[in-house]
Amino acid sequence: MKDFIYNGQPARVVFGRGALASLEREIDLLQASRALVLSTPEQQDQARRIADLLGSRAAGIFARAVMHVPIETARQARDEARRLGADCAVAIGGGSTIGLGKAIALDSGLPILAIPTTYAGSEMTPIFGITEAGLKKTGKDPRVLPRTVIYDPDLTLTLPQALSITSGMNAIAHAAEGLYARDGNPIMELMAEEGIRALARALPAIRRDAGDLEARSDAQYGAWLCGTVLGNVGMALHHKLCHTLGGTFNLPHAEVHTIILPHAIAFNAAAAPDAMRRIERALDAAGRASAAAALFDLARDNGAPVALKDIGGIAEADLDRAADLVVSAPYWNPREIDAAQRGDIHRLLSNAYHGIRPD
Ligand SMILES: NC(=O)C1=CN([C@@H]2O[C@H](COP(=O)(O)OP(=O)(O)OC[C@H]3O[C@@H](n4cnc5c(N)ncnc54)[C@H](O)[C@@H]3O)[C@@H](O)[C@H]2O)C=CC1
Ligand SMILES: O=C(O)/C=C\C(=O)CC(=O)O
Repeated sequence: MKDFIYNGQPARVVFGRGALASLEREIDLLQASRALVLSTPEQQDQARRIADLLGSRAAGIFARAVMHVPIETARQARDEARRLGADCAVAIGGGSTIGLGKAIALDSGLPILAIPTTYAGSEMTPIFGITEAGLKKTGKDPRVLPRTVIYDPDLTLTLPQALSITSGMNAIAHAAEGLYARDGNPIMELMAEEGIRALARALPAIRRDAGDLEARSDAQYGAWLCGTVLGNVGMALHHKLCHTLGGTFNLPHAEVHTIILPHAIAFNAAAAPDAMRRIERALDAAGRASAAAALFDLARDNGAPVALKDIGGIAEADLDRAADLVVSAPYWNPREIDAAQRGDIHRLLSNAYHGIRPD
């Protein structure tokens, strides 16, 4: 057993079908009485339902969250929170809405109660991202970690099937990289392996029937575990590639994670054999397929995109720039990344562009 530091991060989790019914009690436990409810425009009906449940404890609704938290939206939401005298933010939605809550908390220290409806995992992390002048900056601050998280699988039934699969792969990516993190520890490894296992079980069932509540519940459980891993240990090449492609070419977050993951894992396989064994075990692929190939199959067999060329927004010629950006400011990675690796990174991107299954 290697030496490690485990730094538990406080968050109260209420999990299960019908968990939303505990909302009032949870707001009381936060000693809040004027909640600002946040959502995207697409989820404003759900935001209204939350405000109705809160009754006099709802100060207002701000239903303008968008992907990657543009600074202008963050400023409007912060102004609205001040104007209404809000004493907490209730974020119902995916990473975009929870990210907006984090932008408010960063400025004001308001506690966040998160009600996640995708599998991206932001609700379990102290990581925030804000986009200014086309550049997304991320950072860590304990003030933005949601204080309470309500996971109610009923609320994920409306998550479109395609996004359910890619969002699940986004969650798996956090766990896969957590398994070879430089600052990893045995507790996170347990969570990562179990998170991958739960999602690998859930995604084919959701693909068969988007209304399968048992599978929706499994997927949220997996997302919780994988999000916890993201919030506790450092991410590596895969997340660097996705942040570069998402930030520079504005590609859709969950799809990019889905397409890149098998290739990043193949790139790191020889440098992280224990992580590969755990991923293969969690995917029930041991002795049958490599971790990278099994991740590719999980995405492809459940109808997710596996080629960058199929999602648009990036041309093959753009891969040169992406490879330059990745090697010029790499994240720590189990296989060292420097200028000498540029050719291999370009090859990785080219394989992802064409959707070639890694062996
Ligand atoms: N700070 C962190 O720790 C993390 C941040 N993120 C950030 O979150 C963003 C992506 O978040 P995602 O959750 O992938 O997508 P999202 O929050 O952008 O949601 C995508 C779309 O799906 C809709 N949607 C979500 N749940 C739904 C439901 N149950 N029913 C119907 N529609 C629903 C949303 O309203 C939106 O239109 C990116 O900006 C990413 O960088 C993602 C993971 C972790
Ligand atoms: O970019 C952010 O907002 C912060 C982290 C993530 O998006 C994690 C991820 O790539 O899924």
